[in-house]
Amino acid sequence: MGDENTIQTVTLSTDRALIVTFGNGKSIRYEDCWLRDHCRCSSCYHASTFQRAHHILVIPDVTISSYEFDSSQIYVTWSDDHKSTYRAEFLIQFDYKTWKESRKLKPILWKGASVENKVTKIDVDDFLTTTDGAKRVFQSLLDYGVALITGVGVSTEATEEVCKALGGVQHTIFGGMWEFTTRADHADTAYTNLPLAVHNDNTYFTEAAGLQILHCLQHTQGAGGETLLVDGFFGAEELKRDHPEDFEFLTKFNLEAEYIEEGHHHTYAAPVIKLDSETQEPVQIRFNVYDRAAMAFKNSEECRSYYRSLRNLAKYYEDKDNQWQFKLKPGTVMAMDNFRVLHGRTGFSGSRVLCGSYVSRSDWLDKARSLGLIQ
Ligand SMILES: C[N+](C)(C)CCCC[C@H](N)C(=O)O
Ligand SMILES: O=C(O)CCC(=O)C(=O)O
Ligand SMILES: [Fe+2]
Repeated sequence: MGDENTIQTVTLSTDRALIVTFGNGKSIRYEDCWLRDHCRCSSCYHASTFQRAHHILVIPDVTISSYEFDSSQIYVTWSDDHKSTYRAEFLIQFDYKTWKESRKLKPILWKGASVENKVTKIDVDDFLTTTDGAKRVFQSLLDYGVALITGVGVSTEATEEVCKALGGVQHTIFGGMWEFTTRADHADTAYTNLPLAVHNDNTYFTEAAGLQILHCLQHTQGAGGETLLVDGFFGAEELKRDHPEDFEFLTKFNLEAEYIEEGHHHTYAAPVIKLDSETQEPVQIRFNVYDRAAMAFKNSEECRSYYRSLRNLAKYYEDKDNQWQFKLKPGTVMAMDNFRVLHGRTGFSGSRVLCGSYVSRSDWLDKARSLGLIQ
């Protein structure tokens, strides 16, 4: 195999495209409109801001007058006399299959407590001060949707440092950094000692939180309050295999969720399982049995499908074999992907105080991308 970053041959097709063969034997076609739009000369592209310089209506619909190439670049002269240079390393990235594949996230599905030995568990100093530590945390979030950071100071301030490093504190009606216990600071059962079956948060927001970060600051004079986690994508895959019609329903039906308290009323309707429109892979799970709004249905079939499919999916999520159950201890901060992993807790007695925050998905993926873990 030759070097993919060298150009072997270039031909101009009769229908306005350059066909480029690279050193590795791959032939890729570039339309002239694409080439002109991707001209990286200083008048077409602001290299310092990484932005295009021209409005799409200003980019002329011109043809290639002539071209030359050497092993590393192609030089094009356009019919309006503009000149463009394209580097082999730049062009090769736009082989459609490779490009598409590079944009895909590749979650590693898991089931039950076995994931405990796989998720990153790392000391807070390693996470905050080393690139390798940061990479390990974000890789774990990408792979399994969970990461644990240990040795954190048992305070909201120390937790905030971790939340910032995970992408930044996202403000919602619950606050930025929140602390919660059994005091009813919000009209929500999280603020009680009741058990909470596994769920995703913020099903009622147009943009659900990307990460949820939890730190148990205290649990004294009582029992219970164990954390439950389950891989939402795994459950969706199981449903697809065993009940394809239910899977299909939950990927199409817009389930309405709501959050109501004095001065607030959020609702949002969307599928429980959101699929990537091209790959048909799950990209977001929106499962919360408690925050479902009362709804009207088109007909009896839709109504019955709703109950049947939600119950079938819930069976996977409630199956103890699929859940990872553990006790969060003061000093350990848990971060989880709220688009994927469902969380819950067992009921408890005693005095239990947690703090944490949300982080928007855009912000944590930004960190992961800046570390070179995703494209
Ligand atoms: C996390 N924090 C304690 C702030 C609030 C929890 C909100 C819980 C809500 N039922 C939901 O599932 O979205
Ligand atoms: O109390 C817990 O461990 C989690 C509660 C919960 O679901 C939440 O805060 O979103
Ligand atoms: Fe929650």
